Amino acid sequence: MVKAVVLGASGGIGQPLSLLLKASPLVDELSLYDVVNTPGVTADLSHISSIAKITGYLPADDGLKKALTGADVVLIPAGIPRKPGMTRDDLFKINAGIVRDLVKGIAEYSPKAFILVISNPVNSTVPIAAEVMMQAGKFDPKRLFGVTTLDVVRAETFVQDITGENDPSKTVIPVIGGHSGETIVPLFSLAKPAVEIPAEKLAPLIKRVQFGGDEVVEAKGGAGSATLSMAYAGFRFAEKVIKAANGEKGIVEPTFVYLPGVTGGDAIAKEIGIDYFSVPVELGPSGAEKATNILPDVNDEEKKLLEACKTGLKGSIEKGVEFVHNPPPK
Ligand SMILES: NC(=O)C1=CN([C@@H]2O[C@H](COP(=O)(O)OP(=O)(O)OC[C@H]3O[C@@H](n4cnc5c(N)ncnc54)[C@H](O)[C@@H]3O)[C@@H](O)[C@H]2O)C=CC1
Ligand SMILES: O=C([O-])CC(=O)C(=O)O
Repeated sequence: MVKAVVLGASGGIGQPLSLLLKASPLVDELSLYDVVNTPGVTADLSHISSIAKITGYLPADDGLKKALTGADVVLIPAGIPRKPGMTRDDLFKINAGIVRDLVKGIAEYSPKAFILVISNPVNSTVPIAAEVMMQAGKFDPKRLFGVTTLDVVRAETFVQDITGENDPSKTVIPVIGGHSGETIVPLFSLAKPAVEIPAEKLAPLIKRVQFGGDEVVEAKGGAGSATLSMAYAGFRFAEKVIKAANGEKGIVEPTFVYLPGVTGGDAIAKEIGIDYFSVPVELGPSGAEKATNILPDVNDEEKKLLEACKTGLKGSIEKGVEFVHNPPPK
């Protein structure tokens, strides 16, 4: 029996993500939570003739507690999205507190659940979630994931323009680092099967993956950021977490984790001098079972990308940790 919960379920990501979860045969129970509109979204999805039993809650009457109790997987797309001209870090002021408070609820009502953080800035919200769980004495690093799957999905899609591959999802491209601009490091040299990318096309391709989010923000012209592709990516990652928890072997996916707490991750953290980083992680019944160190395999150009990534990432992580320990006055 798998219970999935979406916090922020009425939003641009929350609704299509909830739809995909409702339709999935892997989900037996689905609980939706948001500060607005959950009754309507829940009523609508409840007419779908899939197996998942659905419930929806608002904050009143212990809604968060009711949504989270018994949860196996909690996805968090709650928070405001970007508008043109904003960086993901501009969302910190509002989203940091939203994620902190929701994770406090998880620590209390479903501390053993897998936590999948989508809310931006992921580079800070994941450290916030970790610190909240640590303060509650409930932190299990294997169960906390920053969802960076959209970067992987974009890399697969954009490289297809060059390779012409029929099914883009057949090419596995590791994307490591963080989830914003230059902290996103796609490793096309390690694609499997190998891809031939003409030299003049490589830099624009890397840039497009790094700034794919901006492409959507600009196109939506003030109406938000990626929602449908993010719902696809979030569902794809959640499905892998659930399948691995059910015992399926050999599932590896990049995700932003607290490296010192994952087998094999400590050595990577020491090598890069950063504790939170997205690397390909083998998933299993206990969550993030093993971090893969692909750093020795990256080429010289990719090493330069990694240096830029580290510089940007460090500050965002520290900002998240600091927010939990010294919250700004209200
Ligand atoms: N990790 C990733 O790759 C991506 C992350 N995102 C991020 O996901 C977040 C959500 O984006 P959208 O769905 O487009 O935004 P949205 O504004 O359409 O939806 C957000 C939802 O969160 C709800 N919410 C706000 N405060 C809440 C609280 N305290 N508890 C529960 N729900 C709450 C709102 O009522 C709203 O329904 C943004 O921070 C965005 O930047 C977006 C795309 C990709
Ligand atoms: O760009 C944004 O703000 C939303 C996001 O994280 C993405 O699309 O990758």
